Order: sequence, then structure tokens, then C-alpha cells
Amino acid sequence: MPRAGATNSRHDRDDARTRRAPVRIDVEELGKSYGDFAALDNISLTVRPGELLALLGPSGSGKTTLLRAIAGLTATEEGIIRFDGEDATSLSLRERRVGFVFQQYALFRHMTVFDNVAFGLRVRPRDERPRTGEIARRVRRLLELVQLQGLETRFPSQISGGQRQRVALARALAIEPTVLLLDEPFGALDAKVRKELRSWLRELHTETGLTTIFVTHDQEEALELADRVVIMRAGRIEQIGTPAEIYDEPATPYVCEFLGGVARFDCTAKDGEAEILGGLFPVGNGDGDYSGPALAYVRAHEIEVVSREQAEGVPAVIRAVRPFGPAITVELSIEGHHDRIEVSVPRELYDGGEIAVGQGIFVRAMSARIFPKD
Ligand SMILES: Nc1ncnc2c1ncn2[C@@H]1O[C@H](COP(=O)(O)OP(=O)(O)OP(=O)(O)O)[C@@H](O)[C@H]1O
Repeated sequence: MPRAGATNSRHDRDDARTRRAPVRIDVEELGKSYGDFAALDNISLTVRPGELLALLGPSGSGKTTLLRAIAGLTATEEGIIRFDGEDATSLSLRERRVGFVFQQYALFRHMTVFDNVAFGLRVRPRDERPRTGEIARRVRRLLELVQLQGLETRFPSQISGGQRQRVALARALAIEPTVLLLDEPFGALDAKVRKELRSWLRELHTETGLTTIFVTHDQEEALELADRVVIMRAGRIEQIGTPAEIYDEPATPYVCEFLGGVARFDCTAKDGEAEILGGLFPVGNGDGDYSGPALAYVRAHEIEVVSREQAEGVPAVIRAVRPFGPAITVELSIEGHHDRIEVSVPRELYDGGEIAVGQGIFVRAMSARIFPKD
């Protein structure tokens, strides 16, 4: 993406001078109930200045409620929300200077793209309202930032869904928000446009440097985009971590299953270790001596096909082969395990004729995550 405003260096310097340091958000023991139902249950969380944070979880886990509470759109009964250490809990959206983008592009249909973006500036009280020329300059700069130059005079019905969502972002940015909050910003768009907008949002975030929180139920989107991911479950935080931490060290069975792409096995742990698919792995983070029933999670690429001579492998039968892509995906059935498991095998094995439906092979897990079974 070209540097926004590259054609206007004096204004760029002005903008840089007036740009504030990114805001830190502290959420402390936040609670929100609807009747007896706890939509948010004792949530504590720090969003670092300038961070791009994803709230990830299934439908109903409380992501939107948390985002709206941080925005000042939903009142909470318990807890405190601080912006840069200042208690913001009772401030409105406008007082918090939050830029908010809804899932369904809430653009004014009777207004042009230009007027939609200018709206937040024009409705300011007279003494805070920029002059007409200044508004026009800012709107043009924002449309450059979201790469929509030339569409100023179009109406929302005359642009694509992805473009509308970028107008919504420009409009949220127009008020020079302290933080940017996005509620499933690409939720209503098709998969291809979503992917395009993903990398675009990452670049926009680098460009603006704003503390940004976005809600998604798409794990790939969260892991690909965010600096850190918050995994939510039934109004609580299940795990917070970088995408690598969440992926490599999922804290609970729930996180493993939510991320998907894993095979689950029942097994038995002894003295802090459990054997699964021919490998011996530590329970949890490895510092316990748990013995008893356990759950093991293994990803497709963590299972290798081994030759018959190797003692550690377990026998499996090939049930289906998906021979496309850099690795071949094979579905296996393993005795004593009712679900089929997926394994990635190198192309060479397939090309060598060793991979065919009905054939018996041996497999071994190279790594696994083991949890005590509650
Ligand atoms: N105004 C309301 N009245 C009653 N219950 C509500 C209200 N708003 C939300 N809830 C409930 O609170 C829970 C959390 O809702 P929330 O919208 O935060 O979930 P979410 O994780 O964002 O889900 P989704 O991905 O479907 O948007 C849900 O069970 C929902 O039914």
C-alpha cells in the first residue's frame, strides 16, 4: 500500500505532529448480565498501546458484548474500563473518542462516499468543527488511506461490499479516534474479499498505529491478522496469547477443538506422561505428575507415516486420499479409535505408489498435546 498522503508532504508532517501516542486499555473484572445470564463473567484484560487484538470465539461467547462495553455502547454492572489509566467506564462512545465499525456497513444510503466519511466531522460542535476546506482535505486523505480515491461522488449502492466496509473504516477514522473497534468487519463479505481485506487491514493498522480490537469467529483471520488473540468461551477468557502461542501451546482442550484441524484421542496418563500413536508425550506443560484418564490432541502434520520395520508405529488403514496440493492428505482409520484421522504425507510416498485406498500403513505421532480429562 502506498504511503498515504505521499503527495502532500506538508500535511503529512502536520498529521505526524498532531498524532497522539496510542492508547492502552485496561479491562478490570468486567461483568455484564442479562437477567440470570452472565454474558461477561469477570473479564480482565490489557490491550497494549498500538496493539492489534482479536477477540475470537464461537457465537454467543461474549465477543460483541465485550467490544461494545469497551466502546461505551453497552453499560456494564461490574468492573472498570480504563483508557490510558483513566476510568472511562461511565463515558459515552463519543467521550471515549472510539472509532467503531459494525459488521453490516452502517453507511448512510442517501449520502455519497465523501459525505459519509465527512459526517463525523460535520456534526461536531461548532467550536470543534474543522473548516470546510480542512474537512475536504481530511476526507481525501482518508480515502487515499483506504484506497478509494475517485469514488467520492458514488453512493453506497454504487460500490462493492468490500468498498463499503472500507468507507465505514474511513468514516470511523475521520473523527481521529483514540482506539478503533471493529465488530466482525468482514463478516458479511465472501471468502475471497475477506482475505483481501485481511492484509489490507493489517497494513492500515501499521499505517495508523492505533490500538485496534476486532471481533471474529474465524480462527484463521484472527491468527493471521492479530498481534495477540483472546479466545472467549461463555463470557470468560479461555486463553490470551500471540498467534504462535495459541497455536503451539493451546491452554485447554476447548482451545484445541476450537482451532480445529486436530484428531482427539482418549488415553491414559501415567506419572505425567501419556502414550499416543506410538509416541510418549508430557501432560500439560510437563511439570505435573498426573496419572489417570487424559485427552490427546494431534494435528495432521504431526503424524508421520513410518515403515513397517519401525517398532513404534501403530497400524492404520487408508480410507481416502486427497491427492492435491504440496502435501497429500490421507484419511486413516486406526483400530480402537472410532473417528477417522487426517494425516499429511509427502508427495514422494504417493508418487511411489505406497498410498492407496484400502492399503495398510504404520503411523506415529511426532508431537501431541495432552490434558487431564476432567
Ligand atoms: N440485549 C440482550 N439481551 C439478552 N441477551 C443478550 C443480549 N445481548 C446479548 N445477549 C446474550 O449474551 C451472549 C453473548 O452475546 P454476544 O453478542 O456478545 O456474543 P458473540 O460472541 O459476539 O456472538 P456472535 O458471534 O454470534 O455475535 C449471548 O448468549 C447473547 O444471546
